Amino acid sequence: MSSSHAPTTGTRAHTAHPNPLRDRRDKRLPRTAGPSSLVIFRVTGDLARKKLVPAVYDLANRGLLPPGFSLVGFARRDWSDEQFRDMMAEAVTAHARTPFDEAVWDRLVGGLRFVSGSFDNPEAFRRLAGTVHELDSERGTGNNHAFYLSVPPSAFHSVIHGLSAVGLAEPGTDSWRRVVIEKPFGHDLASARELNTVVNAVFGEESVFRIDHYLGKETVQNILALRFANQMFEPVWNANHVDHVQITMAEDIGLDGQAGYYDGIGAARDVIQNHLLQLLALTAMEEPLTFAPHHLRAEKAEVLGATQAIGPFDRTTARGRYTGGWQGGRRVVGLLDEEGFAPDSRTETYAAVTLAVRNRRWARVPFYIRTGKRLGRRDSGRHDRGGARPPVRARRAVPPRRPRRYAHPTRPAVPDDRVATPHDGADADRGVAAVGDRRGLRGCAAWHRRPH
Ligand SMILES: NC(=O)C1=CN([C@@H]2O[C@H](COP(=O)(O)OP(=O)(O)OC[C@H]3O[C@@H](n4cnc5c(N)ncnc54)[C@H](OP(=O)(O)O)[C@@H]3O)[C@@H](O)[C@H]2O)C=CC1
Ligand SMILES: O=C1O[C@H](COP(=O)(O)O)[C@@H](O)[C@H](O)[C@H]1O
Repeated sequence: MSSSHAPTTGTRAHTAHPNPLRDRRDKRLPRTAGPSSLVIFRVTGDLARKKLVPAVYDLANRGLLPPGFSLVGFARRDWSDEQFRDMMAEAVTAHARTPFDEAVWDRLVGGLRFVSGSFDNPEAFRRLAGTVHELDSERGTGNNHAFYLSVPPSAFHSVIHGLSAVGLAEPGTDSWRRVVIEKPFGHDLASARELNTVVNAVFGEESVFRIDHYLGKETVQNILALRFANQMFEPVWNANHVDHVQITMAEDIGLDGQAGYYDGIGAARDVIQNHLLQLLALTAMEEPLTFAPHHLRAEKAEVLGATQAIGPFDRTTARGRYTGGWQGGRRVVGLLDEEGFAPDSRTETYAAVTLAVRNRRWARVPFYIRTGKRLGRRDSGRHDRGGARPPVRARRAVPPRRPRRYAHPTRPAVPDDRVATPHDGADADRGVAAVGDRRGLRGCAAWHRRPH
């Protein structure tokens, strides 16, 4: 073959004929993560057991993790790797979304490690560093490690400091270190800024992932599609046609072992200031220039900047907590009797606020935001109610006789779980829209998305 017919290689070929399969923006093909490990702090907690560990298994089951992937659990109890494996097995059996596969499980088990210690113990972090380096040589994790801080904000500082002190925050030249931080990110603006300073002193901003798992839910992502890829709603998505908006996150579960984190935090800080305000932002914001993160963020910041709490607060807000009783044929205890809860705790498990978005689109439209645990049923949704001004209901924007409308998840995390979520007029009249966690959408949160 003469040189003029030789296949083009290297940079020139790359720029002249870019390979579409290598385009990071193309989400159609599953992309397996590169060699890496994940370290979960407070791995014995509610979040890790119910969501993180099962999500790791689901990713492995879908072939999205590299062969040598390793998972390190860090917590105070004095467990062996085997005890950690048993806890993993229990969590996976109870909460994974994909069927159990012996071969996948065996592969995963080979990379499970447990490190025991408290967050303020330098020796525990030295052992963690030792374990992580061993994984690099035994499992080929390539010096790429992600640290998941499934811990309350009061513990961020100790964990970040512990990682930095043993050199775990420093990547090599061709490797990375990442940190995933759970909410609530502080308890007010000043403490959030302080946390940012603490985190960014150790990890560069591009290595920090502040997670809000509601944003990963298909139904939440579909709000964008519903609003901006759809000519049907835009003309009526404003104060002329919408009387009020209700955003409700109702849970039927109680604290369920979450007391250690929840006491002193409460419903408003647990979910209103993050999940539900994100839903408000997606519902009320203007169309972003593109769906690039910085454009989305700019529009969200704009609308949240125009959002204010409406008083008088004794009439527009509510707080409460559940007491003992019966639920679904089962006797359940009240909050103050939950294990680990201080008997004189003033923490709320129900919170409701009324907000206003001070711009022309939403002038005089109240946004009612509420959440609670141990409520009658589990439901999450947004209900935009058309009404008085002028007397045309938003739902009349579609043909009369209340046809059923369906929002199809754009790309369910698990294809078999493709379901339609009916936006049923009857449901809406009861004040809770059916856009929430129907079977198959539950748990399709950020944790189940493929790693990059
Ligand atoms: N639970 C959920 O559904 C969700 C939780 N989150 C976030 O995840 C984070 C963790 O929440 P969650 O898992 O619910 O918390 P939990 O209250 O369930 O954590 C309990 C675990 O923390 C450890 N622990 C308890 N007290 C202390 C202490 N003083 N110091 C160190 N460790 C302690 C114990 O483990 P051991 O004794 O073994 O060390 C225990 O198993 C929070 O930031 C929360 O906002 C986010 C989304 C959903
Ligand atoms: O962030 C949180 O969310 C869970 C509910 O999440 P979901 O995906 O199951 O709807 C809530 O129970 C927990 O208190 C809170 O921290």
